[in-house]
Amino acid sequence: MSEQVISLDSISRLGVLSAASRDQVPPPAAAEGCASQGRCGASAGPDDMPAEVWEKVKNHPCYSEEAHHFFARMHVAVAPACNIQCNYCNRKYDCANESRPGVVSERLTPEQAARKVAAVANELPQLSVLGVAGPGDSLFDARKTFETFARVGAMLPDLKFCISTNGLALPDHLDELTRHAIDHVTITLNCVDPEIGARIYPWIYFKGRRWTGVDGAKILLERQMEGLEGLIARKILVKINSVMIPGINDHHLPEVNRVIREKGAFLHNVMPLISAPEHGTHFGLTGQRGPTPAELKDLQDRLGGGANLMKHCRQCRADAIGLLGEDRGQEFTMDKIPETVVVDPSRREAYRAFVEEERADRRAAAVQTESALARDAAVGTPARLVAITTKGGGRINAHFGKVTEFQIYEVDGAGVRFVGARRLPDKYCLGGFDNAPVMPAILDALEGVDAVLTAKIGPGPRGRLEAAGIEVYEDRTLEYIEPAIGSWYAGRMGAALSERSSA
Ligand SMILES: C[S@@+](CC[C@H](N)C(=O)[O-])C[C@H]1O[C@@H](n2cnc3c(N)ncnc32)[C@H](O)[C@@H]1O
Ligand code: SF4
Ligand code: SF4
Repeated sequence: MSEQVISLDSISRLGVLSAASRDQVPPPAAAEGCASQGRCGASAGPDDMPAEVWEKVKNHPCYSEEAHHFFARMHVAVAPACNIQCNYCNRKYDCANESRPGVVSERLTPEQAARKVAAVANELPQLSVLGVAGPGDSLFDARKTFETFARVGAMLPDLKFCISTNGLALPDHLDELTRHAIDHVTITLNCVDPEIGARIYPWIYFKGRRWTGVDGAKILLERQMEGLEGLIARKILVKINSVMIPGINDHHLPEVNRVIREKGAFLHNVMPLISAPEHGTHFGLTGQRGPTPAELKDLQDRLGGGANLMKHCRQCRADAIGLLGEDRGQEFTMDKIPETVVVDPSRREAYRAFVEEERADRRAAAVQTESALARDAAVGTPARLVAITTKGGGRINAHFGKVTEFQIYEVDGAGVRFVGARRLPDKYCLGGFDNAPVMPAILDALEGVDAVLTAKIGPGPRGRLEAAGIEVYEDRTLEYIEPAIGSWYAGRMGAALSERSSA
Protein backbone atom coordinates (compact mmCIF):
# COMPACT_ATOMS: atom_id res chain seq x y z
CA MET A 1 0.00 0.00 0.00
CA SER A 2 1.23 3.47 -0.77
CA GLU A 3 2.80 5.30 2.13
CA GLN A 4 1.17 8.54 1.02
CA VAL A 5 -1.64 9.42 3.39
CA ILE A 6 -3.85 12.34 2.44
CA SER A 7 -4.91 14.11 5.60
CA LEU A 8 -6.81 17.37 5.80
CA ASP A 9 -3.48 18.99 6.63
CA SER A 10 -1.88 17.65 3.52
CA ILE A 11 -4.86 18.82 1.49
CA SER A 12 -4.13 22.29 2.83
CA ARG A 13 -0.53 21.93 1.74
CA LEU A 14 -1.76 20.97 -1.71
CA GLY A 15 -3.34 24.38 -1.87
CA VAL A 16 -6.89 23.53 -0.84
CA LEU A 17 -6.84 25.96 2.03
CA SER A 18 -8.21 25.47 5.50
CA ALA A 19 -10.81 27.94 6.75
CA ALA A 20 -8.14 29.74 8.79
CA SER A 21 -5.67 30.19 5.95
CA ARG A 22 -8.47 31.12 3.59
CA ASP A 23 -9.09 34.21 5.65
CA GLN A 24 -5.61 35.40 4.73
CA VAL A 25 -6.39 35.33 1.01
CA PRO A 26 -6.93 38.89 -0.18
CA PRO A 27 -10.35 39.49 -1.71
CA PRO A 28 -10.43 39.60 -5.51
CA ALA A 29 -10.18 43.00 -7.14
CA ALA A 30 -13.14 42.17 -9.31
CA ALA A 31 -15.40 39.38 -9.88
CA GLU A 32 -16.76 36.19 -11.28
CA GLY A 33 -20.15 35.11 -12.49
CA CYS A 34 -20.05 31.39 -12.69
CA ALA A 35 -21.77 30.13 -15.78
CA SER A 36 -24.42 32.75 -15.80
CA GLN A 37 -25.09 32.01 -19.46
CA GLY A 38 -26.55 28.64 -20.37
CA ARG A 39 -26.11 27.22 -16.87
CA CYS A 40 -25.18 23.60 -17.34
CA GLY A 41 -25.80 20.67 -15.04
CA ALA A 42 -22.07 20.68 -14.65
CA SER A 43 -21.90 24.08 -12.98
CA ALA A 44 -25.39 24.57 -11.63
CA GLY A 45 -25.94 24.86 -7.89
CA PRO A 46 -28.70 24.03 -5.40
CA ASP A 47 -30.86 26.94 -6.61
CA ASP A 48 -31.04 25.48 -10.11
CA MET A 49 -32.54 22.08 -9.40
CA PRO A 50 -34.88 20.20 -7.06
CA ALA A 51 -33.33 19.37 -3.67
CA GLU A 52 -33.40 15.60 -4.29
CA VAL A 53 -31.48 16.04 -7.54
CA TRP A 54 -28.92 18.33 -5.90
CA GLU A 55 -28.38 15.69 -3.20
CA LYS A 56 -27.57 13.16 -5.93
CA VAL A 57 -25.15 15.37 -7.86
CA LYS A 58 -23.50 17.70 -5.37
CA ASN A 59 -20.64 15.35 -4.51
CA HIS A 60 -20.43 13.60 -7.87
CA PRO A 61 -17.39 14.82 -9.81
CA CYS A 62 -18.89 13.94 -13.19
CA TYR A 63 -22.44 15.21 -12.67
CA SER A 64 -21.38 18.53 -11.13
CA GLU A 65 -18.57 20.66 -12.55
CA GLU A 66 -18.17 22.30 -9.17
CA ALA A 67 -17.84 18.91 -7.43
CA HIS A 68 -15.07 17.87 -9.79
CA HIS A 69 -12.74 20.34 -8.12
CA PHE A 70 -13.24 18.57 -4.79
CA PHE A 71 -14.31 14.95 -5.21
CA ALA A 72 -12.67 11.86 -6.62
CA ARG A 73 -14.03 8.88 -8.53
CA MET A 74 -12.83 5.34 -8.69
CA HIS A 75 -13.47 2.85 -11.49
CA VAL A 76 -13.15 -0.87 -10.86
CA ALA A 77 -12.49 -3.08 -13.87
CA VAL A 78 -14.89 -5.94 -13.14
CA ALA A 79 -16.57 -5.98 -16.58
CA PRO A 80 -14.08 -7.27 -19.15
CA ALA A 81 -16.38 -8.44 -21.97
CA CYS A 82 -18.69 -6.58 -24.33
CA ASN A 83 -21.82 -7.44 -26.29
CA ILE A 84 -21.15 -5.05 -29.19
CA GLN A 85 -18.19 -3.77 -31.18
CA CYS A 86 -17.57 -0.07 -31.67
CA ASN A 87 -15.18 0.97 -34.43
CA TYR A 88 -13.25 3.12 -31.94
CA CYS A 89 -12.68 0.57 -29.18
CA ASN A 90 -9.94 -2.00 -28.62
CA ARG A 91 -9.73 -3.32 -25.10
CA LYS A 92 -6.67 -5.48 -25.81
CA TYR A 93 -4.33 -2.49 -26.01
CA ASP A 94 -2.97 -1.55 -22.59
CA CYS A 95 -0.39 0.97 -21.54
CA ALA A 96 -0.05 2.05 -17.90
CA ASN A 97 0.85 5.58 -19.01
CA GLU A 98 -2.14 6.00 -21.22
CA SER A 99 -5.38 7.48 -19.99
CA ARG A 100 -8.12 6.42 -22.35
CA PRO A 101 -11.49 4.67 -21.96
CA GLY A 102 -11.38 0.88 -22.13
CA VAL A 103 -7.75 0.69 -20.99
CA VAL A 104 -6.91 -1.18 -17.75
CA SER A 105 -3.85 -2.68 -16.11
CA GLU A 106 -5.62 -5.46 -14.21
CA ARG A 107 -9.06 -6.98 -14.21
CA LEU A 108 -10.70 -7.67 -10.87
CA THR A 109 -13.14 -10.09 -9.31
CA PRO A 110 -15.96 -8.47 -7.27
CA GLU A 111 -14.20 -9.56 -4.05
CA GLN A 112 -10.91 -7.96 -5.11
CA ALA A 113 -12.72 -4.85 -6.28
CA ALA A 114 -14.50 -4.41 -2.93
CA ARG A 115 -11.25 -4.80 -0.99
CA LYS A 116 -9.54 -2.30 -3.23
CA VAL A 117 -12.38 0.23 -2.86
CA ALA A 118 -12.17 -0.03 0.94
CA ALA A 119 -8.40 0.52 0.87
CA VAL A 120 -8.70 3.50 -1.49
CA ALA A 121 -11.52 5.04 0.57
CA ASN A 122 -9.27 4.94 3.66
CA GLU A 123 -6.44 6.69 1.79
CA LEU A 124 -8.42 9.16 -0.29
CA PRO A 125 -10.95 11.24 1.69
CA GLN A 126 -12.08 12.89 -1.56
CA LEU A 127 -13.53 9.58 -2.82
CA SER A 128 -17.28 9.91 -3.35
CA VAL A 129 -18.12 7.76 -6.38
CA LEU A 130 -17.56 4.18 -7.42
CA GLY A 131 -18.15 3.42 -11.08
CA VAL A 132 -18.05 0.40 -13.35
CA ALA A 133 -17.04 1.63 -16.79
CA GLY A 134 -15.61 -1.42 -18.44
CA PRO A 135 -13.16 -2.17 -19.82
CA GLY A 136 -16.11 -3.89 -21.56
CA ASP A 137 -19.78 -3.31 -20.81
CA SER A 138 -20.97 -3.06 -17.21
CA LEU A 139 -24.23 -4.88 -18.00
CA PHE A 140 -23.09 -7.62 -20.40
CA ASP A 141 -22.23 -9.88 -17.46
CA ALA A 142 -24.19 -7.78 -14.98
CA ARG A 143 -23.77 -10.27 -12.09
CA LYS A 144 -20.19 -9.13 -11.49
CA THR A 145 -21.18 -5.47 -11.52
CA PHE A 146 -24.04 -5.95 -9.08
CA GLU A 147 -22.05 -8.23 -6.79
CA THR A 148 -19.35 -5.55 -6.59
CA PHE A 149 -21.88 -2.88 -5.63
CA ALA A 150 -23.52 -5.19 -3.05
CA ARG A 151 -20.15 -5.87 -1.38
CA VAL A 152 -19.07 -2.22 -1.40
CA GLY A 153 -22.50 -0.94 -0.31
CA ALA A 154 -22.32 -3.11 2.81
CA MET A 155 -19.00 -1.47 3.81
CA LEU A 156 -19.27 2.07 2.45
CA PRO A 157 -22.91 3.19 2.34
CA ASP A 158 -21.93 6.84 1.68
CA LEU A 159 -20.37 6.12 -1.73
CA LYS A 160 -22.47 6.85 -4.81
CA PHE A 161 -22.57 4.13 -7.47
CA CYS A 162 -22.67 4.60 -11.20
CA ILE A 163 -22.28 2.52 -14.32
CA SER A 164 -21.52 3.15 -17.95
CA THR A 165 -23.17 1.01 -20.63
CA ASN A 166 -23.81 0.88 -24.35
CA GLY A 167 -27.45 0.25 -23.43
CA LEU A 168 -28.01 -3.04 -25.26
CA ALA A 169 -28.68 -5.02 -22.07
CA LEU A 170 -30.05 -2.07 -20.11
CA PRO A 171 -33.82 -2.80 -20.42
CA ASP A 172 -33.22 -6.20 -18.74
CA HIS A 173 -31.68 -4.69 -15.59
CA LEU A 174 -33.71 -1.60 -14.76
CA ASP A 175 -35.24 -2.89 -11.55
CA GLU A 176 -31.97 -4.35 -10.34
CA LEU A 177 -30.29 -0.96 -10.79
CA THR A 178 -32.89 0.52 -8.47
CA ARG A 179 -32.41 -2.29 -5.94
CA HIS A 180 -28.69 -1.51 -5.76
CA ALA A 181 -29.35 2.22 -5.27
CA ILE A 182 -27.55 3.12 -8.50
CA ASP A 183 -28.56 6.75 -8.96
CA HIS A 184 -26.39 7.52 -11.98
CA VAL A 185 -26.27 5.68 -15.30
CA THR A 186 -24.35 6.66 -18.40
CA ILE A 187 -25.51 5.40 -21.79
CA THR A 188 -23.24 5.82 -24.77
CA LEU A 189 -25.51 6.98 -27.57
CA ASN A 190 -23.68 8.15 -30.65
CA CYS A 191 -26.66 8.53 -32.97
CA VAL A 192 -30.40 8.08 -33.28
CA ASP A 193 -30.22 7.04 -36.94
CA PRO A 194 -29.39 3.36 -37.71
CA GLU A 195 -27.71 4.31 -41.03
CA ILE A 196 -25.18 6.35 -39.04
CA GLY A 197 -25.07 3.60 -36.41
CA ALA A 198 -24.02 1.08 -39.04
CA ARG A 199 -20.87 3.16 -39.67
CA ILE A 200 -19.98 3.05 -35.96
CA TYR A 201 -21.04 -0.44 -34.86
CA PRO A 202 -19.91 -3.31 -37.12
CA TRP A 203 -21.85 -5.85 -35.02
CA ILE A 204 -23.87 -6.45 -31.90
CA TYR A 205 -24.55 -9.72 -30.05
CA PHE A 206 -28.20 -10.04 -29.10
CA LYS A 207 -30.47 -13.00 -28.23
CA GLY A 208 -27.81 -15.58 -29.03
CA ARG A 209 -26.73 -14.28 -32.42
CA ARG A 210 -24.65 -11.65 -34.09
CA TRP A 211 -26.40 -8.83 -35.96
CA THR A 212 -24.50 -6.61 -38.39
CA GLY A 213 -24.97 -3.35 -40.30
CA VAL A 214 -28.22 -1.39 -40.12
CA ASP A 215 -30.08 -4.38 -38.58
CA GLY A 216 -27.70 -4.48 -35.62
CA ALA A 217 -27.66 -0.71 -35.19
CA LYS A 218 -31.46 -0.58 -35.26
CA ILE A 219 -31.77 -3.10 -32.41
CA LEU A 220 -29.12 -1.26 -30.39
CA LEU A 221 -30.77 2.15 -30.81
CA GLU A 222 -34.20 0.78 -29.88
CA ARG A 223 -32.80 -0.86 -26.75
CA GLN A 224 -30.96 2.35 -25.82
CA MET A 225 -34.20 4.36 -26.03
CA GLU A 226 -36.11 1.74 -24.04
CA GLY A 227 -33.39 1.79 -21.39
CA LEU A 228 -33.28 5.60 -21.28
CA GLU A 229 -37.05 5.82 -20.80
CA GLY A 230 -36.98 3.12 -18.10
CA LEU A 231 -34.28 4.95 -16.15
CA ILE A 232 -36.10 8.28 -16.32
CA ALA A 233 -39.30 6.58 -15.13
CA ARG A 234 -37.33 5.29 -12.13
CA LYS A 235 -35.86 8.75 -11.38
CA ILE A 236 -32.31 7.55 -12.07
CA LEU A 237 -30.13 10.37 -13.41
CA VAL A 238 -28.93 9.67 -16.92
CA LYS A 239 -25.84 11.00 -18.60
CA ILE A 240 -25.53 10.42 -22.32
CA ASN A 241 -22.04 10.00 -23.75
CA SER A 242 -21.70 10.72 -27.45
CA VAL A 243 -18.36 10.20 -29.16
CA MET A 244 -17.89 12.99 -31.71
CA ILE A 245 -16.63 11.40 -34.94
CA PRO A 246 -15.95 14.01 -37.64
CA GLY A 247 -17.66 13.20 -40.93
CA ILE A 248 -19.77 10.44 -39.37
CA ASN A 249 -21.93 11.83 -36.56
CA ASP A 250 -20.71 15.38 -35.85
CA HIS A 251 -23.51 17.00 -37.91
CA HIS A 252 -26.05 14.63 -36.30
CA LEU A 253 -25.25 15.26 -32.62
CA PRO A 254 -27.59 18.28 -32.31
CA GLU A 255 -30.41 15.87 -33.21
CA VAL A 256 -29.18 13.40 -30.56
CA ASN A 257 -29.10 16.28 -28.08
CA ARG A 258 -32.67 17.24 -28.96
CA VAL A 259 -33.98 13.68 -28.56
CA ILE A 260 -32.30 12.96 -25.22
CA ARG A 261 -33.34 16.33 -23.87
CA GLU A 262 -36.95 15.56 -24.75
CA LYS A 263 -36.68 12.19 -23.01
CA GLY A 264 -35.31 13.78 -19.82
CA ALA A 265 -31.57 12.96 -19.77
CA PHE A 266 -29.74 14.99 -17.11
CA LEU A 267 -26.44 15.58 -18.92
CA HIS A 268 -25.02 15.26 -22.41
CA ASN A 269 -21.30 14.53 -22.58
CA VAL A 270 -19.93 15.00 -26.09
CA MET A 271 -16.50 13.36 -26.06
CA PRO A 272 -13.90 13.71 -28.79
CA LEU A 273 -13.01 10.50 -30.63
CA ILE A 274 -9.55 9.28 -29.58
CA SER A 275 -8.03 7.56 -32.55
CA ALA A 276 -4.51 6.44 -33.43
CA PRO A 277 -3.21 3.56 -35.55
CA GLU A 278 -1.31 2.03 -32.62
CA HIS A 279 -4.60 1.51 -30.73
CA GLY A 280 -5.52 -1.10 -33.33
CA THR A 281 -9.13 0.08 -33.69
CA HIS A 282 -10.94 0.12 -37.02
CA PHE A 283 -11.04 3.92 -36.97
CA GLY A 284 -7.39 4.16 -35.91
CA LEU A 285 -6.27 1.84 -38.69
CA THR A 286 -8.38 3.52 -41.38
CA GLY A 287 -7.23 7.06 -40.55
CA GLN A 288 -10.47 8.33 -39.02
CA ARG A 289 -9.45 11.43 -37.08
CA GLY A 290 -10.87 12.88 -33.88
CA PRO A 291 -12.13 16.49 -33.71
CA THR A 292 -9.85 19.42 -32.88
CA PRO A 293 -10.53 21.29 -29.60
CA ALA A 294 -11.98 24.15 -31.67
CA GLU A 295 -14.38 21.79 -33.51
CA LEU A 296 -15.51 20.29 -30.21
CA LYS A 297 -16.06 23.71 -28.66
CA ASP A 298 -17.96 24.89 -31.73
CA LEU A 299 -20.31 21.89 -31.48
CA GLN A 300 -20.74 22.34 -27.72
CA ASP A 301 -21.57 26.02 -28.27
CA ARG A 302 -24.22 25.00 -30.80
CA LEU A 303 -25.68 22.55 -28.27
CA GLY A 304 -25.80 25.32 -25.66
CA GLY A 305 -29.58 25.39 -25.51
CA GLY A 306 -29.95 21.63 -25.42
CA ALA A 307 -29.67 19.09 -22.61
CA ASN A 308 -27.20 20.21 -19.98
CA LEU A 309 -23.69 19.70 -21.27
CA MET A 310 -20.80 18.06 -19.47
CA LYS A 311 -17.54 19.67 -20.53
CA HIS A 312 -15.19 18.42 -17.84
CA CYS A 313 -15.02 14.74 -18.79
CA ARG A 314 -11.44 13.42 -18.86
CA GLN A 315 -12.21 10.19 -20.77
CA CYS A 316 -10.82 8.09 -17.96
CA ARG A 317 -9.38 4.61 -17.97
CA ALA A 318 -11.62 1.81 -16.70
CA ASP A 319 -9.43 1.58 -13.58
CA ALA A 320 -8.91 5.32 -12.92
CA ILE A 321 -8.64 6.56 -9.32
CA GLY A 322 -8.50 10.13 -8.01
CA LEU A 323 -9.69 13.59 -8.90
CA LEU A 324 -10.68 13.93 -12.55
CA GLY A 325 -7.53 14.92 -14.39
CA GLU A 326 -5.31 12.82 -12.14
CA ASP A 327 -4.99 9.07 -12.12
CA ARG A 328 -3.53 7.40 -9.06
CA GLY A 329 -4.46 3.91 -10.22
CA GLN A 330 -0.83 2.74 -10.22
CA GLU A 331 -0.58 3.48 -6.47
CA PHE A 332 -3.38 1.02 -5.78
CA THR A 333 -2.64 -2.09 -7.82
CA MET A 334 -3.79 -5.34 -6.14
CA ASP A 335 -0.26 -6.27 -4.99
CA LYS A 336 -0.39 -3.18 -2.73
CA ILE A 337 -3.82 -3.90 -1.22
CA PRO A 338 -3.80 -5.73 2.15
CA GLU A 339 -5.74 -8.99 2.57
CA THR A 340 -7.96 -7.37 5.19
CA VAL A 341 -9.07 -3.75 5.20
CA VAL A 342 -10.96 -2.10 8.05
CA VAL A 343 -13.03 0.81 6.79
CA ASP A 344 -12.58 4.15 8.56
CA PRO A 345 -15.14 6.79 7.43
CA SER A 346 -13.87 9.59 9.71
CA ARG A 347 -11.56 11.32 7.22
CA ARG A 348 -14.15 11.25 4.45
CA GLU A 349 -16.70 12.79 6.81
CA ALA A 350 -14.29 15.54 7.89
CA TYR A 351 -13.39 16.26 4.28
CA ARG A 352 -17.05 16.63 3.27
CA ALA A 353 -17.64 19.14 6.06
CA PHE A 354 -14.58 21.08 4.86
CA VAL A 355 -15.92 21.13 1.28
CA GLU A 356 -19.25 22.54 2.44
CA GLU A 357 -17.37 25.52 3.95
CA GLU A 358 -15.39 26.01 0.75
CA ARG A 359 -18.57 25.91 -1.32
CA ALA A 360 -20.20 28.61 0.77
CA ASP A 361 -17.10 30.76 0.38
CA ARG A 362 -16.90 30.33 -3.40
CA ARG A 363 -20.58 31.19 -3.82
CA ALA A 364 -20.18 34.34 -1.76
CA ALA A 365 -17.28 35.38 -4.03
CA ALA A 366 -19.42 34.65 -7.09
CA VAL A 367 -22.29 36.83 -5.94
CA GLN A 368 -19.91 39.69 -5.09
CA THR A 369 -18.37 39.71 -8.52
CA GLU A 370 -21.23 39.03 -10.94
CA SER A 371 -22.24 42.67 -11.01
CA ALA A 372 -18.72 43.86 -11.83
CA LEU A 373 -18.66 41.68 -14.94
CA ALA A 374 -22.18 42.72 -15.85
CA ARG A 375 -20.91 46.31 -16.21
CA ASP A 376 -18.44 45.02 -18.80
CA ALA A 377 -21.28 43.22 -20.60
CA ALA A 378 -23.08 46.54 -20.90
CA VAL A 379 -20.22 47.97 -22.96
CA GLY A 380 -19.97 44.82 -25.12
CA THR A 381 -16.60 43.50 -24.06
CA PRO A 382 -15.30 40.56 -26.07
CA ALA A 383 -14.96 36.98 -24.85
CA ARG A 384 -11.50 35.74 -23.87
CA LEU A 385 -10.17 32.21 -23.39
CA VAL A 386 -8.06 31.62 -20.29
CA ALA A 387 -6.05 28.53 -19.26
CA ILE A 388 -5.49 27.87 -15.57
CA THR A 389 -3.36 25.37 -13.65
CA THR A 390 -4.89 23.60 -10.66
CA LYS A 391 -4.43 20.52 -8.52
CA GLY A 392 -7.94 20.65 -7.08
CA GLY A 393 -9.99 22.58 -4.58
CA GLY A 394 -11.28 25.01 -7.22
CA ARG A 395 -8.18 27.18 -6.90
CA ILE A 396 -5.25 28.25 -9.05
CA ASN A 397 -2.75 26.34 -6.98
CA ALA A 398 -0.49 24.39 -9.36
CA HIS A 399 2.80 25.39 -10.93
CA PHE A 400 2.84 25.67 -14.70
CA GLY A 401 5.61 23.08 -15.02
CA LYS A 402 3.86 20.51 -12.82
CA VAL A 403 0.58 20.02 -14.67
CA THR A 404 -0.44 17.52 -17.32
CA GLU A 405 -3.57 19.42 -18.28
CA PHE A 406 -4.89 22.96 -18.55
CA GLN A 407 -8.42 23.84 -17.55
CA ILE A 408 -9.86 26.27 -20.07
CA TYR A 409 -12.41 28.95 -19.20
CA GLU A 410 -14.20 31.51 -21.32
CA VAL A 411 -14.89 34.91 -19.79
CA ASP A 412 -16.86 37.94 -20.91
CA GLY A 413 -19.14 40.46 -19.29
CA ALA A 414 -21.77 37.78 -18.77
CA GLY A 415 -19.58 35.56 -16.62
CA VAL A 416 -16.90 32.90 -16.41
CA ARG A 417 -17.69 29.56 -18.01
CA PHE A 418 -15.79 26.29 -17.94
CA VAL A 419 -14.97 25.20 -21.50
CA GLY A 420 -13.00 21.98 -20.99
CA ALA A 421 -9.68 20.42 -20.10
CA ARG A 422 -6.81 20.07 -22.56
CA ARG A 423 -4.28 17.36 -21.90
CA LEU A 424 -0.50 17.65 -22.28
CA PRO A 425 1.70 14.73 -23.31
CA ASP A 426 4.10 15.47 -20.43
CA LYS A 427 4.99 17.99 -17.72
CA TYR A 428 7.25 20.95 -18.54
CA CYS A 429 9.20 20.47 -15.33
CA LEU A 430 10.78 17.05 -14.79
CA GLY A 431 12.32 16.95 -11.33
CA GLY A 432 13.96 20.37 -11.60
CA PHE A 433 14.89 20.06 -15.29
CA ASP A 434 13.11 21.94 -18.04
CA ASN A 435 11.44 19.59 -20.50
CA ALA A 436 11.77 22.13 -23.33
CA PRO A 437 10.89 19.62 -26.13
CA VAL A 438 7.31 19.47 -24.80
CA MET A 439 6.81 23.21 -25.38
CA PRO A 440 5.41 22.89 -28.94
CA ALA A 441 2.75 20.47 -27.63
CA ILE A 442 1.94 22.91 -24.81
CA LEU A 443 1.53 25.71 -27.33
CA ASP A 444 -0.75 23.46 -29.42
CA ALA A 445 -2.88 22.81 -26.34
CA LEU A 446 -3.11 26.56 -25.78
CA GLU A 447 -4.42 27.24 -29.29
CA GLY A 448 -6.86 30.16 -29.17
CA VAL A 449 -6.04 30.93 -25.51
CA ASP A 450 -5.43 34.59 -24.59
CA ALA A 451 -3.89 34.17 -21.13
CA VAL A 452 -2.47 31.61 -18.73
CA LEU A 453 -3.21 32.11 -15.02
CA THR A 454 -0.91 30.00 -12.88
CA ALA A 455 0.43 29.77 -9.33
CA LYS A 456 4.05 29.94 -10.54
CA ILE A 457 5.99 29.80 -13.79
CA GLY A 458 9.69 29.95 -14.65
CA PRO A 459 11.22 32.61 -16.92
CA GLY A 460 11.86 30.10 -19.75
CA PRO A 461 8.28 28.97 -20.38
CA ARG A 462 6.94 32.43 -19.56
CA GLY A 463 9.08 33.87 -22.36
CA ARG A 464 7.90 31.21 -24.82
CA LEU A 465 4.24 31.88 -24.01
CA GLU A 466 4.61 35.63 -24.25
CA ALA A 467 6.47 35.29 -27.56
CA ALA A 468 3.44 33.32 -28.81
CA GLY A 469 1.17 36.23 -27.81
CA ILE A 470 -0.21 34.57 -24.67
CA GLU A 471 -0.38 36.75 -21.59
CA VAL A 472 0.95 35.20 -18.36
CA TYR A 473 -0.45 36.09 -14.97
CA GLU A 474 1.19 34.61 -11.91
CA ASP A 475 -1.13 34.39 -8.93
CA ARG A 476 0.50 33.26 -5.71
CA THR A 477 -2.54 33.84 -3.51
CA LEU A 478 -4.06 30.46 -4.49
CA GLU A 479 -7.25 32.26 -5.37
CA TYR A 480 -10.49 30.58 -6.43
CA ILE A 481 -10.49 30.03 -10.19
CA GLU A 482 -13.49 32.08 -11.25
CA PRO A 483 -12.79 35.21 -9.15
CA ALA A 484 -9.17 35.17 -10.34
CA ILE A 485 -10.29 35.02 -13.97
CA GLY A 486 -12.94 37.67 -13.36
CA SER A 487 -10.34 39.88 -11.73
CA TRP A 488 -7.87 39.41 -14.58
CA TYR A 489 -10.60 40.12 -17.15
CA ALA A 490 -11.90 43.22 -15.40
CA GLY A 491 -8.30 44.52 -15.29
CA ARG A 492 -7.80 43.91 -19.03
CA MET A 493 -11.13 45.39 -20.03
CA GLY A 494 -10.57 48.35 -17.74
CA ALA A 495 -7.33 49.12 -19.58
CA ALA A 496 -9.02 48.68 -22.95
CA LEU A 497 -11.81 51.01 -21.96
CA SER A 498 -9.44 53.71 -20.70
CA GLU A 499 -7.55 53.48 -23.99
CA ARG A 500 -10.85 53.77 -25.86
CA SER A 501 -12.01 56.79 -23.91
CA SER A 502 -8.66 58.60 -24.12
CA ALA A 503 -8.41 58.02 -27.92
C1 LIG B 1 -14.83 1.96 -22.50
S1 LIG B 1 -16.50 2.41 -22.47
C2 LIG B 1 -17.12 1.32 -21.26
C3 LIG B 1 -18.59 1.41 -21.02
C4 LIG B 1 -19.52 0.90 -22.10
N1 LIG B 1 -19.07 -0.26 -22.74
C5 LIG B 1 -19.82 2.00 -23.12
O1 LIG B 1 -19.35 1.92 -24.23
O2 LIG B 1 -20.55 2.92 -22.73
C6 LIG B 1 -16.58 3.99 -21.69
C7 LIG B 1 -16.76 5.16 -22.64
O3 LIG B 1 -15.60 5.32 -23.41
C8 LIG B 1 -15.96 5.67 -24.72
N2 LIG B 1 -14.86 5.34 -25.63
C9 LIG B 1 -14.29 4.13 -25.83
N3 LIG B 1 -13.31 4.23 -26.74
C10 LIG B 1 -13.25 5.53 -27.12
C11 LIG B 1 -12.44 6.27 -28.04
N4 LIG B 1 -11.52 5.67 -28.77
N5 LIG B 1 -12.65 7.60 -28.17
C12 LIG B 1 -13.59 8.22 -27.43
N6 LIG B 1 -14.39 7.58 -26.56
C13 LIG B 1 -14.23 6.25 -26.40
C14 LIG B 1 -17.19 4.85 -24.94
O4 LIG B 1 -17.94 5.33 -26.02
C15 LIG B 1 -17.91 5.02 -23.63
O5 LIG B 1 -18.67 6.22 -23.63
S1 SF4 C 1 -19.60 -0.67 -26.02
FE1 SF4 C 1 -17.97 0.18 -24.76
S2 SF4 C 1 -16.62 -1.54 -24.29
FE2 SF4 C 1 -18.01 -2.21 -25.91
S3 SF4 C 1 -16.85 -1.90 -27.78
FE3 SF4 C 1 -18.06 -0.05 -27.44
S4 SF4 C 1 -16.76 1.33 -26.24
FE4 SF4 C 1 -15.84 -0.70 -26.16
S1 SF4 D 1 -14.86 9.20 -18.11
FE1 SF4 D 1 -15.84 11.21 -17.84
S2 SF4 D 1 -17.78 10.74 -16.89
FE2 SF4 D 1 -16.48 8.90 -16.61
S3 SF4 D 1 -15.42 9.15 -14.63
FE3 SF4 D 1 -14.11 10.04 -16.16
S4 SF4 D 1 -14.70 12.20 -16.19
FE4 SF4 D 1 -16.36 11.12 -15.21
